[in-house]
Amino acid sequence: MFNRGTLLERLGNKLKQDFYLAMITLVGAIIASFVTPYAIYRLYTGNLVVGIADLIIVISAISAVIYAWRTGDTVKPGQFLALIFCIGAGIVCISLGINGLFWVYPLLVFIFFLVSARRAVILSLMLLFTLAMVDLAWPSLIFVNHYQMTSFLVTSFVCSFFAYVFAYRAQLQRNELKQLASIDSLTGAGNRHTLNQELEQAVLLKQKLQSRFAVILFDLDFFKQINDNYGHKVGDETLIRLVPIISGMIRQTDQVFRFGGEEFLVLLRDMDTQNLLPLAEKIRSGVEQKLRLPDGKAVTLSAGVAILEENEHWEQWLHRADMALYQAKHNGRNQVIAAA
Ligand SMILES: Nc1nc2c(ncn2[C@@H]2O[C@H](COP(=O)(O)OP(=O)(O)OP(=O)(O)O)[C@@H](O)[C@H]2O)c(=O)[nH]1
Repeated sequence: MFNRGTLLERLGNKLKQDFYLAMITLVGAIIASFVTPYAIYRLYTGNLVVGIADLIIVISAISAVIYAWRTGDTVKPGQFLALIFCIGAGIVCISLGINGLFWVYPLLVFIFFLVSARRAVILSLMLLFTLAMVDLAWPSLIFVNHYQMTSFLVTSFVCSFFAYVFAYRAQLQRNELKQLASIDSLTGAGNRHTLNQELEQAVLLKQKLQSRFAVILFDLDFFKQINDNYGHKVGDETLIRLVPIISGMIRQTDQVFRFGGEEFLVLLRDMDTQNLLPLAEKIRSGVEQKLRLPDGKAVTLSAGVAILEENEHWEQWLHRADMALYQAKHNGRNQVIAAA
């Protein structure tokens, strides 16, 4: 049966997670609710130019919202909306004069949430410049006098400036939050949440594009003894130093994740069976040579490797790598075993 509660919950979660989708939806809803009555009124009173411009703005806003929800792409609809709004606002101001100018203020704020701050600045300046030029060419078409035009331009710049500062800072904070939510705070490797997403994505890419993926799941040997003998701080430092050593031995397109505790996973793209075991072996011996305890003793690891099979679920893929890792530990540690 159709579950309305779950659907609404899923839509709400999507809006919470995707800032630009939320903004496009909000702007679409505001435009549809507030501009539609004006469009009807203008058409009813015979002001066809403004009525049609309003109608185009409403239809564009609704289409952009639908497109963004259907495709997940928020960049193109954002740019399209910002452009349509600027052109629409220009037409409305030229047709209505002072009465149209009030719409420019909310617009100058909206566009900073639809496109990047740099694009929004360019669009805002283009709109204000066009309005000023039109008024200089046809005096009193938009503004009553030059004093009014200057006041409008100055207040619009102030409005744009604050919208820019706010949007820019919000973007920085969103990036920081995204970073914090996706990495392990101790080692800087990807965290478990990001790992699950990347593994799901890998399975999708395998099904769609036949991409080849592999994992190396490894665990440091006798890590409890390192903590017990050298202290927890040395244990932490060992984990921190491990990640750049691994990253230095893989390609930029490959990723390292902390699976939990002293267990890590390397996700490899375009990897085939012949190259997987030699790479895992290189990582194992590289760590043994480079990762040393304060007294010079080597730290070793055991690893299980697995290539993603056709039609395999990511949990099954991980499970095979885990079984291979278990086997490597069981066989005496400091070795690599390939999954069945
Ligand atoms: N310093 C430090 N220790 C951790 C961290 N996370 C997990 N550990 C410790 O890692 C140790 C893992 O111990 P075990 O699971 O027995 O594994 P092990 O000693 O490496 O033995 P094998 O895996 O069988 O070789 C535990 O003592 C955990 O407390 C961490 O972030 N920092």
